[in-house]
Amino acid sequence: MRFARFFCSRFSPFKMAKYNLVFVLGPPGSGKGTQCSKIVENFGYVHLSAGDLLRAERNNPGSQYGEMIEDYIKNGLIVPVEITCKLLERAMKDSGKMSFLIDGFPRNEDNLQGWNKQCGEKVNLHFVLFFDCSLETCTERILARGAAGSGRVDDNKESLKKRFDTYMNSTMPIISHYESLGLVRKLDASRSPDEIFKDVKELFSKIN
Ligand SMILES: Nc1ncnc2c1ncn2[C@@H]1O[C@H](COP(=O)(O)OP(=O)(O)O)[C@@H](O)[C@H]1O
Ligand SMILES: Nc1ccn([C@H]2C[C@H](O)[C@@H](COP(=O)(O)OP(=O)(O)O)O2)c(=O)n1
Ligand SMILES: [Mg+2]
Repeated sequence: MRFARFFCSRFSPFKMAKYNLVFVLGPPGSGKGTQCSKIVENFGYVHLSAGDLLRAERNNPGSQYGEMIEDYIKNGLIVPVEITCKLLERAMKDSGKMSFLIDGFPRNEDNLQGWNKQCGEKVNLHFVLFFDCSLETCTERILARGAAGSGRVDDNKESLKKRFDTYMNSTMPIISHYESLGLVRKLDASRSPDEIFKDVKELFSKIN
């Protein structure tokens, strides 16, 4: 019986299993990556950071998008969704898994529309985890990360100002959109990683 249910949910042409998803948003430096690592350790999700996937694509010598991605990232701008969505979809497929944390996406209206069009039907979005943190605190964290040798072309004052502008003007409206759908779980991300994770844990324990 269990096998039959598994077989039908996986392979039946009539009922395709959907990916389980949590979007993770918050300003640069709010701790998205840090908390995602803890969620992976404790709850077995696959962590897909849109920024990490774009940086890997930029470093791929065979990519036709390398220079373009570098330009967008340095200027704190959001890469067109066709590229990001393709990278996310490929990573989801290649993982062979069904539950994902999608970190740093969707970050603007183009991301949201493109995702809904291309992947909306294939996923079950549990909620949007929103790490709320003042830009002052985020600035301190990002500049410390740059000084400690992150090697990122955008962990500097000039790029960071542009990233914050993009966050305020383009990402906040996406968070408001999900808020109006009752899907946002907002946490105070100015606390220590362990304190934040206590709340994160509670949210993930309630899934399923
Ligand atoms: N709660 C926290 N308190 C202090 N520093 C943090 C916290 N969470 C993350 N950091 C540090 O701040 C920097 C940015 O964290 P990161 O997880 O990469 O954030 P994001 O992915 O949102 O940019 C990293 O150097 C990280 O070690
Ligand atoms: N959906 C996304 C996510 C990131 N990017 C680009 C533009 C962002 O400024 C950079 C870095 O994103 P990343 O999520 O790694 O940065 P933070 O974790 O917020 O510090 O990547 C994008 O174009 N589209
Ligand atoms: Mg990150």
